[in-house]
Amino acid sequence: MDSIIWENNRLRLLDQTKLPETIEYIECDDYRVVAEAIKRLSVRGAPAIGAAAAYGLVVGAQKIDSADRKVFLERLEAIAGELGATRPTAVNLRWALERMMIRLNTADEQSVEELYKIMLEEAHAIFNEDVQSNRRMGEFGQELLPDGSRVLTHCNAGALATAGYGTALGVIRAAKEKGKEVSVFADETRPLLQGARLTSWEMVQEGIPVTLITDGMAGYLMSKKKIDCVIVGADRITANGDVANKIGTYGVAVLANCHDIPFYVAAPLSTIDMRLSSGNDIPIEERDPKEVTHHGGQAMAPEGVQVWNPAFDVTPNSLVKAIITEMGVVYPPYAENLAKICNPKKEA
Ligand SMILES: CSC[C@H]1O[C@H](OP(=O)(O)O)[C@H](O)[C@@H]1O
Repeated sequence: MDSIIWENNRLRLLDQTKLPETIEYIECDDYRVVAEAIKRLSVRGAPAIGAAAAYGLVVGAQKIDSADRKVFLERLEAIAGELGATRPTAVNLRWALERMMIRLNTADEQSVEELYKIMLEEAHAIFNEDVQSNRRMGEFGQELLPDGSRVLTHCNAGALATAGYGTALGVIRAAKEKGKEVSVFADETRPLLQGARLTSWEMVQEGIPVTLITDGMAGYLMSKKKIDCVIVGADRITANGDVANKIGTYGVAVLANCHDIPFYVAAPLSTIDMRLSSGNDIPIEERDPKEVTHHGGQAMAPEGVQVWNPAFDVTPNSLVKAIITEMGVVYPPYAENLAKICNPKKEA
């Protein structure tokens, strides 16, 4: 099931808020529809929102009524700003939009028609490179999974969170493709239940054994020696290897380390932010309190209760055994080893 479809010069986004019950695509005939889809998590997952925003910029370009290069680029900068402001934590959003605008601003082509073609090519490249990265990441990551591995995941870092194949779930898929028996334990992941609704759905669709647990069960499961490793995705990894990911990830990392269970992070280079030296600097999105107090429109807490609803938390690098990327598995010291893969020329 594709989260993002570009066909007939139009963008369609799978509305993930309706999964698993309903498969419905949003027709994005305006970049504002894309912005709203990112905000409301109709499209979600760091790489997926980056790719969606890149195509959203192309959709925005379709409605710019000017043949003047300068005006065209100025309007696109404004649209990129609106798309980039939709969610603050996943660095892929900034990365994708910056890549699109740099490609345009450095293009020799002058006509708006030629610039539009370049934009679409770049958006396709971002999309296709993400799928290829996830497959390479899967190849490297599956080497960490012996046959019979029982893997705990948190949130959804699958095909739905990317342009395809997935990051953490891509490692699971790659292990299965190698003929390994791998089973998944999926944290439901309150409050929006990406694990229950999306990870479980992806695994059931592909016949990969998956057991759904509530977030509070992870520690007990580990104490029963039912988990061999944890693999999660990421929304932003800083230069020192600190990891921002869905709220609850930090707790899982602490529990894994307490039980001497390897805690792995799978993420493409587009999720690594070398501009930030540590996780303390990562902007953490806070979302609508109703996501915590209500479910399916039904109140689960009294009117007037105080709510804190950060969408992400930060796992310190000391709890991360390795970071699985499309360039290989990266081990500590992360500051040194992430720099080697992110700035290879500088390191040479
Ligand atoms: C492969 S990135 C997936 C990453 O994004 C999710 O956040 P959200 O559902 O709010 O977009 C979560 O942190 C996943 O690990």
